[in-house]
Amino acid sequence: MAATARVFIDGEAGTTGLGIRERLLKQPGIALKSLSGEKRKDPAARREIMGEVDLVVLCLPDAAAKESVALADGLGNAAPRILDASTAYRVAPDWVYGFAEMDRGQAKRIAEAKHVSNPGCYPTGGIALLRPLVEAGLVPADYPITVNAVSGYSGGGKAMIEAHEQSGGPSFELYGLGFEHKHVPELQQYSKLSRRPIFIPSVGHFRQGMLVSVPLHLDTLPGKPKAADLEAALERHFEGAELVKVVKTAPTDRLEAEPLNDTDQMELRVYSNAALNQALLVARLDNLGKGASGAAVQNIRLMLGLDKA
Ligand SMILES: NC(=O)C1=CN([C@@H]2O[C@H](COP(=O)(O)OP(=O)(O)OC[C@H]3O[C@@H](n4cnc5c(N)ncnc54)[C@H](OP(=O)(O)O)[C@@H]3O)[C@@H](O)[C@H]2O)C=CC1
Ligand SMILES: CC(=O)N[C@@H](CCC(=O)OP(=O)(O)O)C(=O)O
Repeated sequence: MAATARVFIDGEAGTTGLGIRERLLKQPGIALKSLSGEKRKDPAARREIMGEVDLVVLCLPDAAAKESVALADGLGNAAPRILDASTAYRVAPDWVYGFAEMDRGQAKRIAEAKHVSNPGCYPTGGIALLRPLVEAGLVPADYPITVNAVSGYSGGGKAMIEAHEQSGGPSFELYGLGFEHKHVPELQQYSKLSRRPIFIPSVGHFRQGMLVSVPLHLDTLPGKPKAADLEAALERHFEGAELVKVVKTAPTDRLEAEPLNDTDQMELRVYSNAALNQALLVARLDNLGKGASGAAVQNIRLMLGLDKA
């Protein structure tokens, strides 16, 4: 890789693109290339700039992201590497899933990949909570999992931000009530669940911040594990991870969605009542941080060799 790596963000004017741009401007070793306002949606101009960079970051709706991948890959030997923030390639077999802490080898796979997909915000929380427990045999792959989540309205991009900031937006609403939210495939696949989880997201009238929670009846799990066993498995899995921490809980806690805003951190918690055999796993993150732009910058640094895999 050249001393200064050249990066083009396709979709730089959007919510995720702007977040990535702001973070990359502070990073030595990266030179950002941009298209001016009237050219930013012009396929010929995008193709030309893609041929001049080492890495293209796609922050576009799915259909436009697919179009950009075709433009970039069409450059043959001059084709840049791609990090895609959309949902288009998250379970595609020839793409690497950009959740570096997902397992021990993932950062290296990201560092070496030609095509990396940045995870969805909700699956980042859900996979972090579930995959270590499934791998440890504490939660069976076919267990009937339910994931509930609440996000700030910036998760819905420019349109939802405008709706909330100009018209007041609803104070709180459930959605995904057809059980087919676009995040379910990646949530299921990378959590290693053989049974499709129920996933019900919601959005509140606050800009950013997210809670993802998974309720569990401990006495229905094999070996009837204690909450401490679940917590220990999460601690083992994320030992040494700078951006993912397991946090101790107290039954009197109240858990807000916003305290990690403007950070790239994610916190995992296990709440429980031993007498009732009930537990709740919760991930807290900034949907625009570890849930989007923060994870993207982590992947960009790995792909460009600026961080050790
Ligand atoms: N918001 C979030 O929390 C997260 C979003 N994502 C994903 O990132 C992607 C972008 O989302 P987000 O930033 O929220 O969306 P936004 O709507 O905020 O931004 C999308 C940007 O893409 C531009 N755009 C649309 N079509 C084209 C095109 N054909 N060519 C060039 N540019 C185009 C838009 O232009 P214009 O400004 O003219 O509308 C806009 O600037 C989506 O795939 C989303 O799923 C991923 C993780 C989290
Ligand atoms: C509140 C809200 O609308 N959130 C978005 C998800 C945002 C996100 O991070 O997902 P992607 O990375 O897949 O865009 C949604 O549910 O579609």
